Amino acid sequence: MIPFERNRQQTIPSSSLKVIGLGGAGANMLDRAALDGMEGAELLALNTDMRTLAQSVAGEKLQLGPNLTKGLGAGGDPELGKQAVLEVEAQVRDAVKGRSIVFLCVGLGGGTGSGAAPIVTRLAREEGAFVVVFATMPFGFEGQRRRDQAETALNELAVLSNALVTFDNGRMGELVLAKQGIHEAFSAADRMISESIKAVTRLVIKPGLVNVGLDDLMTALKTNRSRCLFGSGIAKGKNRAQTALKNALSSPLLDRGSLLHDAESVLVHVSGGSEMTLYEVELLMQGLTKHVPESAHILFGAAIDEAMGDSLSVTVISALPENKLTATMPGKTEGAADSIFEAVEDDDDDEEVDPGGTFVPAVSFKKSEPEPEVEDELEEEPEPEPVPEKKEKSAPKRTILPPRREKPKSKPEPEPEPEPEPEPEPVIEGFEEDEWDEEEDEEIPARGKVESPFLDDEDEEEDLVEDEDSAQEEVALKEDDDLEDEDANDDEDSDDGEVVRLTSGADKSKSEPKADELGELEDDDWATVHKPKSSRKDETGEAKKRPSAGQAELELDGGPRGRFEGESPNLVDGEDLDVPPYLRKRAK
Ligand SMILES: Nc1nc2c(ncn2[C@@H]2O[C@H](COP(=O)(O)OP(=O)(O)OP(=O)(O)O)[C@@H](O)[C@H]2O)c(=O)[nH]1
Repeated sequence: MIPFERNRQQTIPSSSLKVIGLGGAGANMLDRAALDGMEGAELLALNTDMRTLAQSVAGEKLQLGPNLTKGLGAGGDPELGKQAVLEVEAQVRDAVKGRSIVFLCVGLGGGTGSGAAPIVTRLAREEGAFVVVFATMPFGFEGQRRRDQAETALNELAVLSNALVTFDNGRMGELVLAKQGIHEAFSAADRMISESIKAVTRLVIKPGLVNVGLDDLMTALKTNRSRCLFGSGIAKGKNRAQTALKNALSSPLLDRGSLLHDAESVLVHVSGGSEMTLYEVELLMQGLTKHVPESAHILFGAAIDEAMGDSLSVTVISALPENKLTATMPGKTEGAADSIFEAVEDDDDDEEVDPGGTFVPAVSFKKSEPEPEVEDELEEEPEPEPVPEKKEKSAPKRTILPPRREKPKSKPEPEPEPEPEPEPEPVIEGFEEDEWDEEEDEEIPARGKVESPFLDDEDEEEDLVEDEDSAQEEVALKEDDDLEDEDANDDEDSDDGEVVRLTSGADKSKSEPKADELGELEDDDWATVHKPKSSRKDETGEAKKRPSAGQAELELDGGPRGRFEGESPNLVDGEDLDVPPYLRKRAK
């Protein structure tokens, strides 16, 4: 049995906790914590940038440097950030007055956060609060200037704060979201920070069987210029205690437990429903002690939380001086998290609820050293990532298919054309026959070039053009049919079956009569034939006789207007078009 110190300290009422988001990054972290259900704590956003401030979900907002920056940010200048907070020093003091604990979330490297964080920390401390700072360090690509500004602020915070929890954005992006964008990296960082804030809040606020006090927290986190080691895991099932610890140690911030080998003090908090047993806690602690030196000071807390149901969570917090972080021995890490369960048979009933605490330490691993197995652990996480596959799968749905070439059944075929070669249906990989109908609903350009992956060769494209032409021809035929219907009533000659179809114009090679077929028809004759339907009627509304193939044998005997003699003249620009052109020309 491992002897644990029983700490009789009272926990802090939630009303005395204030979480502050400072600057742009701080506001995002705060929003994340609020959206994740940060219970019981007051949320305060501090920023020079009014636009960002207005968007924050925090219940309380305070503009820094209203006269100095006039609602704009500090432009990356920490001195401006510092002066901006001093301008509203009294309000900041008021906001933190009477709070036992203040969590300050800030992204270091910019102007507002780097300049104002040390001042806010000092003011909160002077007002009697215990201040835990959650700070991010900038990405490498943000440049040396930002890195230097962040380092300067970090050094000040290490002295001024009660506890400092540092996250390295660069490391986080590298390990967690190497393939994703900066926004995703930031939001992942915010999620992690939000998780750690919640875990620490759980530690110090929830009343427990064995309480953890602020001084425990400070002991666990405070060393001169140190980085936080943090891991949190939750599990359900038969071996939930071991699984929860395994999840917590899988946190990159703990480097699979290896970073605990040099820890001087470690804070462990276990939380579960009323079913949590002492045996489970003991097993868990036995596992943990394999990773900490015998001389380490273990601070233990446990709480029954009915809201946990049948889940059990464990939070491990420690701190390591920076000089020890770089000297980490990866050899020690291999299988470290797994080894603690050697004696415990894994059970399929175990359900990993939420690995939690996937925090990335500000640890500079030596390049020559193999990466610790953090990535393996991450691979085990049930993050469904194969997004591209999904896209590929759905791609055929977006394919525009050529329209079906069905001719309207009700329309008679205009002219018997030679039977076209039966065209094979396009074969589409991964596309079922019955999907055609669905696809037909998609918008398909009726005219113009059809960009279809299935029209690779010229023949097929020609086919399509032909289809278009035949569609146009059909329209023309319909017009002619209509005209014929009209003509049928008042023109006995209309059924002579010799009407030359000239209105299509779409496929002249097929439907235009050749010159020798038309005999002496000249331009003006074409004009007559092409006249719109409406103009084919004279003023009395009588339909004009339509030219027929017989025009090639037009009888001119009996008068200058031939067979049109005695009919109403068909006048265009003063010329009677029913008079043969050569006669009209002669008359001129
Ligand atoms: N985790 C996290 N880090 C961020 C985010 N946005 C920015 N950062 C980091 O935080 C640093 C400071 O950025 P901001 O907080 O926007 O800057 P600021 O403190 O408001 O300062 P000014 O913009 O100069 O007024 C950046 O250099 C980034 O490394 C974010 O949304 N999440």
